[in-house]
Amino acid sequence: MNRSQLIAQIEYKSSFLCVGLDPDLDKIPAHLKSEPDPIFSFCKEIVEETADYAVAYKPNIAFFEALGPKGWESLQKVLDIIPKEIFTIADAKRGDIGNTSKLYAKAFFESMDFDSITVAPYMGADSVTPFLEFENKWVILLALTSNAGSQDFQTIEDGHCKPLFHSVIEKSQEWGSPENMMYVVGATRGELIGEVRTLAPDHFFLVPGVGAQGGSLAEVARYGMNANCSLLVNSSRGIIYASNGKDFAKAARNEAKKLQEEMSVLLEKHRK
Ligand SMILES: O=C(O)c1cc(=O)[nH]c(=O)n1[C@@H]1O[C@H](COP(=O)(O)O)[C@@H](O)[C@H]1O
Repeated sequence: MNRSQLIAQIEYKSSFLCVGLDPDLDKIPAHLKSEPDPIFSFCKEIVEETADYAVAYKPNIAFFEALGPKGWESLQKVLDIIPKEIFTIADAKRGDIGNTSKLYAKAFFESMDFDSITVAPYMGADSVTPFLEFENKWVILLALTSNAGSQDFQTIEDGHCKPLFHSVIEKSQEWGSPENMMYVVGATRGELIGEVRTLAPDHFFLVPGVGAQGGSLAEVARYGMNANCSLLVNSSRGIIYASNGKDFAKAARNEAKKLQEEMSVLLEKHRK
């Protein structure tokens, strides 16, 4: 999917919601556990009930690969039932020496047809650029993450006397453009989101951390939204585990709808 198609979806749905698919066998409703493929059955119902409100789905690969070959099969089946106009993110956090990154890219962009993949910047240009060689596919580079450990490296000053995340954002703009690269910016980072927006005025941000991690959607919009919105705000547990009963998919729908309604108001406010 290209950038203008993604922007058009955001406008059409008045939403910048990404639903995170983090299906944990220990957390899914008991009645699904006797199904032949419980993880797929769970995700299928979640996708069917939330697709009206979502512009992106982000399957977190860990939750699938933890189940071995069967988990990879479930992942492919989930990818197949996501409507084509909805952006897909393989949350795999890959990145390695060039020839290895190239094969990671083939795995997620060719063997599986994801629109994008999360990539770690630590190994530098030759670990990231192989992912950028695929038409209409995206790298989502970890810049300023939502977790407490982000302060161990990302916010300390590097050899250029600025926080490391600044250098990641500045340097990586030599590799990709707003047409094929986004940044991960945690919803829990408050006004630092504004610093990232100054450094990358046109790039999309994938913003995880609302819901279970306590980030504020209004704050994300205040600091991160630009004229095209350029935000994909993810919630995983807050949506998919809204209920662990037979009504789980309807409960997920309600949570997605609530977020979309809030997003619609924020988009409208930003237009004025
Ligand atoms: O790359 C990510 O998606 C990611 C980056 C980050 O900084 N923080 C973060 O929580 N994530 C992912 O976003 C999702 C957040 O899940 P919830 O906290 O349940 O909404 C998980 O799949 C995380 O792996």
